Amino acid sequence: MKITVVGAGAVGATTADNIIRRELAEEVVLLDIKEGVAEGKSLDMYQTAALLGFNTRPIGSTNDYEKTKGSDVVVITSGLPRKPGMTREELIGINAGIVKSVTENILKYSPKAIILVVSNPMDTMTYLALRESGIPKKRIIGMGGALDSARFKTYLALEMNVSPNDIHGMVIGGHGDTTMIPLTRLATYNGIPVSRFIAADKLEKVAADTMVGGATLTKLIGTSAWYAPGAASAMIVESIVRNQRRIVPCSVMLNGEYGQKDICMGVPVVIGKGGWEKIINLRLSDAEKAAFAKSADAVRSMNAALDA
Ligand SMILES: NC(=O)c1ccc[n+]([C@@H]2O[C@H](COP(=O)([O-])OP(=O)(O)OC[C@H]3O[C@@H](n4cnc5c(N)ncnc54)[C@H](O)[C@@H]3O)[C@@H](O)[C@H]2O)c1
Ligand SMILES: O=C(O)C[C@H](O)C(=O)O
Repeated sequence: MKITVVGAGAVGATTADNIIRRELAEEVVLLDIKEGVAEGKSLDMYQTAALLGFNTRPIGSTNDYEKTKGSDVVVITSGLPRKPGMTREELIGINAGIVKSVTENILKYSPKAIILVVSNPMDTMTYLALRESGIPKKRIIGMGGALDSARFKTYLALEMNVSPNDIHGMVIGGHGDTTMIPLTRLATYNGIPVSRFIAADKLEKVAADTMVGGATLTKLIGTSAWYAPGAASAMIVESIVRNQRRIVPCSVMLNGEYGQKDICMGVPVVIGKGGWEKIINLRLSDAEKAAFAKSADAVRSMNAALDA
């Protein structure tokens, strides 16, 4: 098994680090355009092997795609992160060009790879990667809902003063400050609806905090987050390479599911060795359906900006 992570910045390096520590592949290639950075970070990571006991070999590359040849899974994190006060959508101009060229280069050397898109605005970048590559849709997955759901569970756990590991919940829709949909109605504390433990106004605040989870961190840090994004990306990679068939909300191409077509958006999917294997069709309430349709309108207008 060989995995490539494109972009050796905050998210790419953290993703690679999580993948390596979990020994998800024999080789992990980290590639960046900045001279020496991927090589340096890979060597730094490899020097933790003698301390942590893993056997995966990280390999750095300054824009040499030959080194990525034969990758089974590729994670694309290359691109600008937002600064405080910006939306993810404002990154489209520069990141679209980066994601397009990276996807082309990757597929030249790894035509069978499953691609996980992380760069923002993620739903549109996933759509772009799929449209430009023309590879089977099940091999292109956008990472957003896994992270948003982790934030949702964390805020629920903090509100309830319980372990996040006992909370189950999902965020679907677009990966945007106003487009994501935390499914409060379906969230549980080990199977018990969280509404039994949290008052309605508090639950609404948890949902609102989840939606601006990325913006909150960007304001605090000065750039966007990487620990949870890296862990979320590695979790999806693990479900692919170990064929765990976990249900994870991911941005995938919809063809009538959830009432939408020709759009990549976050819905629960089964993730296994073929990529996303099937979409789980949740029975949404009327309000949730309306929120999903509104979210789709926003994502669709962002996709239209690709051709503007
Ligand atoms: N989907 C999500 O949930 C999620 C979460 C966090 C961050 N992100 C996004 O991920 C992206 C990366 O964030 P970051 O914090 O790691 O940024 P960063 O600036 O730390 O790293 C980005 C890296 O990409 C590299 N890069 C730029 N163009 C490249 C190219 N053509 N080929 C190879 N490498 C190239 C840069 O040199 C840099 O090292 C941003 O777009 C950010 O918004 C998405
Ligand atoms: O918030 C961002 O811009 C980065 C990422 O999408 C996140 O949710 O952390």
